[in-house]
Amino acid sequence: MSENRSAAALETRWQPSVQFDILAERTGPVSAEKALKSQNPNSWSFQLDGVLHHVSQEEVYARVGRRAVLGALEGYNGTVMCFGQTGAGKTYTMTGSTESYKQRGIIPRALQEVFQQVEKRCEYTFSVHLSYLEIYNETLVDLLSSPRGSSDPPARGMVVMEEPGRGVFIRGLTLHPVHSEGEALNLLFEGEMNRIIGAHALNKNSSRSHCIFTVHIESRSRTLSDAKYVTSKLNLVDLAGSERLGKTGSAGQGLKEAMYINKSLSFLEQAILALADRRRDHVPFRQTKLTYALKDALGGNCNTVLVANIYGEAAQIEETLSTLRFGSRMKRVQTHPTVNEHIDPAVSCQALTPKLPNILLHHVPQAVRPSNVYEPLSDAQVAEIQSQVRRYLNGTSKEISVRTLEHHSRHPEPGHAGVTASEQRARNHRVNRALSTQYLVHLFGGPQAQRLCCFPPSAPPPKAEAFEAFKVGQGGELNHILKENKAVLLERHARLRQLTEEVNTAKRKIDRTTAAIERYKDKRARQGQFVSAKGEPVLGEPEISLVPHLRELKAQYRQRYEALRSTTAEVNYCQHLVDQCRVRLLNEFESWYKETFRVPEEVLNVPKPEDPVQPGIGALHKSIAQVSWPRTLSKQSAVCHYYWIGAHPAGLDEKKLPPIHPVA
Ligand SMILES: Nc1ncnc2c1ncn2[C@@H]1O[C@H](COP(=O)(O)OP(=O)(O)OP(=O)(O)O)[C@@H](O)[C@H]1O
Repeated sequence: MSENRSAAALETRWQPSVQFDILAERTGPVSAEKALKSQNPNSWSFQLDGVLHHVSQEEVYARVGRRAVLGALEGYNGTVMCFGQTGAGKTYTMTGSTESYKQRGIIPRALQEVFQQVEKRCEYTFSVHLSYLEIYNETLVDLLSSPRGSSDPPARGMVVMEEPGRGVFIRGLTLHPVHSEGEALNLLFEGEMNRIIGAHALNKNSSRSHCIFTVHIESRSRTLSDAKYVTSKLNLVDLAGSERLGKTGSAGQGLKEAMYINKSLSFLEQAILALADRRRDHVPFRQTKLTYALKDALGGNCNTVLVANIYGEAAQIEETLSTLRFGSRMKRVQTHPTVNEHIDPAVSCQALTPKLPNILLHHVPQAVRPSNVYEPLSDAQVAEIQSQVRRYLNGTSKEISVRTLEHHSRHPEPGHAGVTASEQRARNHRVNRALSTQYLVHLFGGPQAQRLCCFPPSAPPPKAEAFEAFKVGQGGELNHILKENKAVLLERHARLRQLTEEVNTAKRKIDRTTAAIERYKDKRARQGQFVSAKGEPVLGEPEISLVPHLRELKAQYRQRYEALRSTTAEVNYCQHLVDQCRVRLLNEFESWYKETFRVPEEVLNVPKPEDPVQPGIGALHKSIAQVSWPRTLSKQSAVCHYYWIGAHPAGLDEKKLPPIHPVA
């Protein structure tokens, strides 16, 4: 972590506390914050479970995320939640930086761990689904479903619900099946991209919303053919900035956003206060979508970790204290993690069918069945018996009795919500969005390096050419970083090819050596040579040297394969950074273009004949042109470095490029 930001981790259950002291040196006038008027107004103490200061992202994950992830694989619900003022590093902690693979955050690391564990735990079958929910101004947005980049309103009909045995869930939120880390990362990136694009389409600031990325896990034993299976949800939550209204100085849309955020976070705080107070029997979870959606995470059967992101700067002391106060309240809340175990009714009935006659013999009173002769059962009897068997199996009934034969309809034990019928639609959207990104690259990546001075000063230059100028002027640093990072990506690609080659070579050697050993064994067996007392062929001289060689080859293969896997993940991740950068660079350019040339919207939206707009992309061009990049974000982007992988136009002489004269 950087010097001036810390993440104070608070877990509701797991660790003994440590003391976190703040010593603040006031530089300016003392503010009106009442709580600061304690005995020593420059010193405050908070009980926390740990302080993450000057630590790598890897350590943050190890200390904050790993246990929740491993717990989720065992069937415990888990939640890791980042809370704190804007810019304190919540997104950095949760998703990571766009700069490098090393600085990836908790979510990508959690996905990596989940799939590594799934591969290791071969005695279980796992099914993993992902969902990505955004709560913006009390509206639920499915970041993996509704098409972004369009001005369409967000998908409606999603609602937070609760069912006994299933807990809280979002009806209408799409769950996407994933089978590998790569697939999972692609969905994460897609969701992030939608968050950014959606932010512009709705003219909102993407950091002014709450985001809940959820990994839904179901596991069943391969070895035991019983009907039990476990499910869990791992929520990775990036909350909106917690600073107070007065401080943000917001107006208009910003004020509305701030009011919604304030409302949801203050209800979050109220819910936490109520939970921590044993005398309160009502907790106001349903007051806002956020508290309702997080109900299980806050007071239910969940392993919950709160990361309080703070600035270690005196100037931010008020917000820091308020964040830490929230954290210490949260620490008082007790959750009761339990494994979410279910019985699969289909499997239990299937497994029991052959045993049913015996169960009936043992449990059905004679009065009901006077003889041991089995007559065909009526449909009602079959339904009743099945229902009783289920109850017997899941422990809610100790006896199986068929005295009462009323039909009890019973819903199957809830596990994962299945993937909805809109999965295919969502897939199509994904494809469309991927194509849109490609189009954007075409739109601005062509060889249009003409001079801007050939346009009359009163008319804005064509965008394509302005973009080239932007890349060597204001966006020059990004271009430079691009070149460096492109080189990194190319180098990783080359390494990937080399590793693939090595893995394949190792595999071929293993196959050849195994075949040679088999040939020797067969030969000896046919000749009846070297047969042990038990009749098994004994190894001869050539095999004795080949067997350790084979072992060595297998070790080499495993080692190369591991390297291949992690390089593949790295390449995928870098590719994502590139894609994300494409969109951000365009957004920054749009903002710069608007500010530099101050073009009226009507003019801006009229495509110029010179613009290399391709058939079919007019609509996209327009929606991007209307985007206005929020000022707070452009500040952020000054800190971030992004990648741009489009080809630099050949022959562009950067030094000779004329300056751009803003239109008054
Ligand atoms: N520990 C850190 N080390 C290095 N850079 C950091 C760290 N924390 C945050 N940053 C950088 O600071 C900037 C703001 O961080 P980030 O976007 O994560 O804040 P945030 O709390 O999510 O803000 P918001 O509430 O507006 O979403 C980003 O550019 C991020 O990369």
